[in-house]
Amino acid sequence: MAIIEVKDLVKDYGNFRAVDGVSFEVDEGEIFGILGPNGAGKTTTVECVEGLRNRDGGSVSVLGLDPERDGAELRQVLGIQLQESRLPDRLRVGEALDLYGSFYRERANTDQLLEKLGLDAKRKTPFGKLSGGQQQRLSIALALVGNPRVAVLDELTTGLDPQARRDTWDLIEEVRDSGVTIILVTHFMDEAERLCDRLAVVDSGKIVALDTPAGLTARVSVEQRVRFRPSAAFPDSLLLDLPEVARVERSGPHVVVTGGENLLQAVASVLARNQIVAADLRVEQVSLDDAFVALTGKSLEN
Ligand SMILES: Nc1ncnc2c1ncn2[C@@H]1O[C@H](COP(=O)(O)OP(=O)(O)OP(=O)(O)O)[C@@H](O)[C@H]1O
Repeated sequence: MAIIEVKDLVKDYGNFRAVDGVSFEVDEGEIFGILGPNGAGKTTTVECVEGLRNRDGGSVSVLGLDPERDGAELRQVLGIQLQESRLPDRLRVGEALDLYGSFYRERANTDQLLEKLGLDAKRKTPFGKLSGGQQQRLSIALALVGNPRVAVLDELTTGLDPQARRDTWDLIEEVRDSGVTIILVTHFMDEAERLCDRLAVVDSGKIVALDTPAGLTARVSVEQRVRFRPSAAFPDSLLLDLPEVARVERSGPHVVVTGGENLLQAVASVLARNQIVAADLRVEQVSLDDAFVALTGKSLEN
């Protein structure tokens, strides 16, 4: 059942339209991702959902509440992790949690929360003395301190090292499993692929695709790629003559062959017939990254 409904959302900054007719629904218990390059309108969209910005058009409903009309009620059930949230440098971790907790009728168990986020030894540490990663984890704790039914996490793992990112992903899955519905704003493909049940790909204020990560990947042509290191030289035409092969590229000692269905069998048999051994043979899958480029014409890495 959808507990968040966004319909034809429009937001202008002066005469610049940052969000241009965005519609989506989020089901209860889902991790819903909003993925897109910088400036796509992701943060503006979720700020309208949170009631932090007034929209210029369309409608938004979160648990039956309108963020503009029912802001006070909504804040009781919504947890928000702000992008680059700053706290006063001298505010201690424990004090920050108590302060934010005081805004809510219901509160999470702060000891458990700090332990899960690896901050239990930092309870007395002032915000200004925390590392970037610890500050980031505190911002997640603050989003969860009110036992929210819906949490909006913006750039969840920016600035975290690889291990801390994986720990954070595990934590978010636990939070989802405890019944919290999550909107995750990200420009990290691996994060979206790992965590999100469904994803809206946003570009220039519009949703260009909305699907599961696997569904998005499957939309991109059924292209396959085979990469290997040949034991002997051979001309490209040997492979290009095969109907299954579309392209042959050389990358150092490696040959990368792109083509359609049954590519691997076709390449392997022609190489075998010519007594060429294919070392380090790998079949590369189309990734969410490829799907994103196909959908938006842009790479998220830029
Ligand atoms: N307060 C503002 N006044 C004017 N323009 C703004 C304002 N906030 C955002 N914008 C512009 O609106 C567009 C969308 O910004 P938004 O922050 O929603 O994008 P985003 O997808 O979240 O990007 P990022 O990943 O960089 O945060 C951008 O072009 C941005 O420059």
